[in-house]
Amino acid sequence: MMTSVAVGKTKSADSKICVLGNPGVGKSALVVRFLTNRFIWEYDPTLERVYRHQTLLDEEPTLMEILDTAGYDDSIHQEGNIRWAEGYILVYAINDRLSFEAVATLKQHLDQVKKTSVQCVLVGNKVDLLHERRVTTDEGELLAQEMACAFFETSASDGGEDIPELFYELHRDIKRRKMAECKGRRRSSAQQVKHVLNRMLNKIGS
Ligand SMILES: Nc1nc2c(ncn2[C@@H]2O[C@H](COP(=O)(O)OP(=O)(O)OP(=O)(O)O)[C@@H](O)[C@H]2O)c(=O)[nH]1
Repeated sequence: MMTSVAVGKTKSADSKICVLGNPGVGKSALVVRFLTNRFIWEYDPTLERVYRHQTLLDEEPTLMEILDTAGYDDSIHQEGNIRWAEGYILVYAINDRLSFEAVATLKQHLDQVKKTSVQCVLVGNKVDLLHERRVTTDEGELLAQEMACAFFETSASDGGEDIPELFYELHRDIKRRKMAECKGRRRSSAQQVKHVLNRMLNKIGS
């Protein structure tokens, strides 16, 4: 079963994903392609939406929330989006050098706001416009290595068969980190209990 709807809150999401990048790189087109498997030529690019996407992934019922950010620059508002999310899809267009150069700065900003090295996936969109290419595949791969994340080149307009995988890859990373953090918290609270018990036993013994 696979459904996607504009947000209406019930169960909390297993992952919260924010799609970021310069204006016009194809953020909305990627989200629309992922949710509907269609390329939509006409939609309001200024609209900002959270979508809830329910699917069976790795044999588990999965609920993802995806925030498609608008292209306007409103840093306070954008910071709220950054804090909300648990992982990021960082998009540039392969025919737009500036959008590629913006990604590294964006990643640094995300790390600063979240006070950790955030989980992300790097996406070079618009590979159908090969004749206009301004960023090589090697450059994309190198940046992804530096950011320690997965890298995809794709086209939201032209098939985009790998688009679901880039969302799912990030979802799996988010889930893995959450489980590791949860285990860490459990271990440290178990250690605290052990510590208190030891102190009590020592007091009783003395
Ligand atoms: N050729 C081509 N055009 C694309 C592709 N993806 C998006 N576009 C076009 O690029 C333009 C911008 O796409 P959007 O999806 O609105 O980009 P965005 O990043 O959401 O833009 P903002 O909301 O302004 O930040 C539109 O005209 C799309 O039709 C693609 O893969 N290939």
